[in-house]
Amino acid sequence: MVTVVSHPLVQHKLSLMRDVQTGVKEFRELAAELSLLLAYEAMRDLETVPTRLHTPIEEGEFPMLSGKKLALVAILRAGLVMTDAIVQLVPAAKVGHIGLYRDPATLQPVAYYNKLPTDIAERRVFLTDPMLATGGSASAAIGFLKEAGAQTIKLMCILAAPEGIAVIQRDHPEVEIVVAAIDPRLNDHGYIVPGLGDAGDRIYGTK
Ligand SMILES: O=P(O)(O)OC[C@H]1O[C@H](OP(=O)(O)OP(=O)(O)O)[C@H](O)[C@@H]1O
Ligand SMILES: O=c1cc[nH]c(=O)[nH]1
Ligand SMILES: [Mg+2]
Repeated sequence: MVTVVSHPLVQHKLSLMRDVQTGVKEFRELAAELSLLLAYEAMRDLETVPTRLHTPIEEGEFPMLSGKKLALVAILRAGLVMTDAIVQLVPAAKVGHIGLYRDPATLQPVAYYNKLPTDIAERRVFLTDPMLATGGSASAAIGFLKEAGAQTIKLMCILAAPEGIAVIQRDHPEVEIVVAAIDPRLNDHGYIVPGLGDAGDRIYGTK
């Protein structure tokens, strides 16, 4: 399943991120703000349980989060800005990191780091990467999560290409994707068109 978050606030912030005039500081802030809005949608189906408590006025039963605990997992580098933002909403979540970069010649993901919560099998996992292009990186990361025992995984992205979505649906059909927009295509270098450029470089100012 793919959920495109078509809310005007999300679309406005995404357009600002696309703008080549947007500098590193603003780009990073926008990525963090958008991540919170995506998380609001991605976490819509979290379970709650009626919980008895006293307001200053009266006692009653009120919904509180229950069910499986959460894990946020970032695909390095760019996914880090998303988990750093989202953990503010769900401070009890554990955070994992999967280091991957895409070889510029082959477009294949190269893994260099993997540190996941040991109890990931008992947690709902939200995997973050701003860009889903060929889908190679996200598919490999989901493979690592499954090897570690993860059962319930949602993939949160800012921008996707149809090619990347098709790869996730082929390799991991049970994984839900939550994304702000799906652009029409990839160019010959595997960049999303019109896209927003290289997310990692724009977040960290490395180009
Ligand atoms: O869907 P794919 O074709 O695999 O491409 C997407 C990947 O490319 C980017 O990372 P990059 O390799 O630039 O590494 P970085 O985050 O360290 O900059 C992006 O953040 C994704 O991880
Ligand atoms: O358009 C793209 C494709 C892959 N990675 C990015 O950061 N941007
Ligand atoms: Mg990457």
